[in-house]
Formats: sequence, structure tokens, C-alpha cells
Amino acid sequence: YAFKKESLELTYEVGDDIGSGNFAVVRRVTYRDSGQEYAAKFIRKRRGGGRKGARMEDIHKEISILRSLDHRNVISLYEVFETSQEVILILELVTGGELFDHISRKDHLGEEEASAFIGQILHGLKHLHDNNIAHLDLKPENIMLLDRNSQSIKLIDFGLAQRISEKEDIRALMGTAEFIAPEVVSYERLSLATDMWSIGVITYILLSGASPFLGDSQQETYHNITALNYEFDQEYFENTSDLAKDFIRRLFVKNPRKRATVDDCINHAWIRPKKQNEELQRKSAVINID
Ligand SMILES: Nc1cc2c(nn1)-c1ccccc1CC2
Repeated sequence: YAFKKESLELTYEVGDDIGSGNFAVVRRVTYRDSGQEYAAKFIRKRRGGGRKGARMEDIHKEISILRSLDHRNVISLYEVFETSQEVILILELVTGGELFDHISRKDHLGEEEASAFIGQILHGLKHLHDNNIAHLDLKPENIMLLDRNSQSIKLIDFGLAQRISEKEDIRALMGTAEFIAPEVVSYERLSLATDMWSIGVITYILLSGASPFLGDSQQETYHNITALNYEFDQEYFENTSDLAKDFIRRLFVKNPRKRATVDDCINHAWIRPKKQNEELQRKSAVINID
């Protein structure tokens, strides 16, 4: 699979940094001919036996996974350049910032807004899971807002994503401690259900601003996860509906096979469009037909 060898600068003007990831820096770029803006992810290649830089095998996997996805809630990949030091992914530009920053500004979100965001994330995640792809690094930093004032989101950073198949056994790729599922901590088989646990953590954080399993050390966090040591602290959850808590409870299940799937979540009453909205949507549909 050949990447463009010519210099990126011939076709794109490179702008300011807009983010970073493992071994990567992301910059805003402008396609010279059209003025169209994109995000260019510069991934450092691992040189020789060193540890710095991403392995070519992992870079190829991220690219092949991105190329096989096409959904409005998943970042699009347009083209790839390669130099001796780096592989450069030309990605769809999103300018709304990370969901992480959106929460930090507000401390936590109301249930309507949280449910709308989680619904968007679930639709993007359903596209991955329907293609047997697990993201394995879901966290607010990897969820970008399309623009400041919309709830449209894009899943980004497929650096740890894996194709899940019954035959091969995939084990721990450590994600970020507070978001990983018990099977990752215990070095057991990973699956699509691993992402669903992370959805539970993200939902808990959106509603409360607090992180359910975070301890004072990584070891304490891992212990809290494997012991399912969390609670709906009255301080943060006194005004949270039982429906929202039920949604989270169905995801914090130790046995991955018993954990709610992405379809279970999309059909959960806390996510499905509220009755009156649906009624409204139906009525407006009739008006459109007339
Ligand atoms: N690790 C990261 C980090 C980021 C991105 N991708 N990977 C990204 C992708 C498209 C648009 C904007 C960004 C900035 C953050």
C-alpha cells in the first residue's frame, strides 16, 4: 500500500497545531488549490530498535481501519503522505474542540444534553462495531465536537483500534487507566464490549464531572475497576434520573458477555428520542408530505 512520497508542502500549506496523540502531532492545513482546510496528523515512525515513534504495522492498521469506515460521526481520512521520518494522515477538520473541554467549561452537563451527546457517540460506535472494529481508547479527549455550538461529534484517534474476530485473541493494549474495562486490567480477551464499559465512564463523567473509578494512583484506579468500586455519590447524582443511572449500571458489568451492547444502549429509554419529540417528528413528517 503506497503512500504519496512527494512533499506535503507542495499541495498543502501547513498551519498551527490543533492537537496531539501518541507519537503524533495534528496541524491545521490548507489545500492550496481550493483553500479547503483539513487536519494533518504527523505520526513519527519508529527508527531502528528505538522505542520512540509508532511501529509501521500500527500505522498501517490505523489507516486501514480509517479507510474502511464511512460515517458522519467518525473522522474521515482523505489521503496519506510518507517521508523518511513520518507518515502524514490528511483527515477531516473538526473545529469544535474536544468534548473534554466542553465538559470542563461547564463542570457537568444536563441530562438532555448528555443524552444527546451519548446518542451521537453510540451511532458512531455502532458503525465501528457493525464492522467488527473496537476503538479501545474511547475517552472525552478522543471525541471532537463538529463545531462550538452543535452536539454533532466525531470519533477520532484510531491508534489503538483493533479488528475483533472470534479466532484471534486480542489482549491488553493499555488505554487510559480511568476509562479501561476490567478485562483490560486483568489482561483478558478484549472485545467490542470493552468500548461499552468506556461509554459508561464517559456518561458518568458527563453527568457529574467526576470520574467513577479514578483513585489516587494507577494501581488504586485498577483495583476500583476490577472490584467495580463505584457509587452514584449523592453530592453529584441527587438530581440524576433513575433511567440515567440504569443506563450506566448496565455498562459497569464485569462479565463482557453480560454487558449492554451498542444496540442495547441505542434502544435504552434514556437515549431513544423522547416520546413528544417522536410525536413531533411524525407530525412534521406528515406536514412535509402535504
Ligand atoms: N490523536 C489525535 C488528536 C487529534 C486528532 N486526531 N488524532 C484530530 C483529528 C481531526 C481533527 C482534529 C484533530 C485534533 C486532535
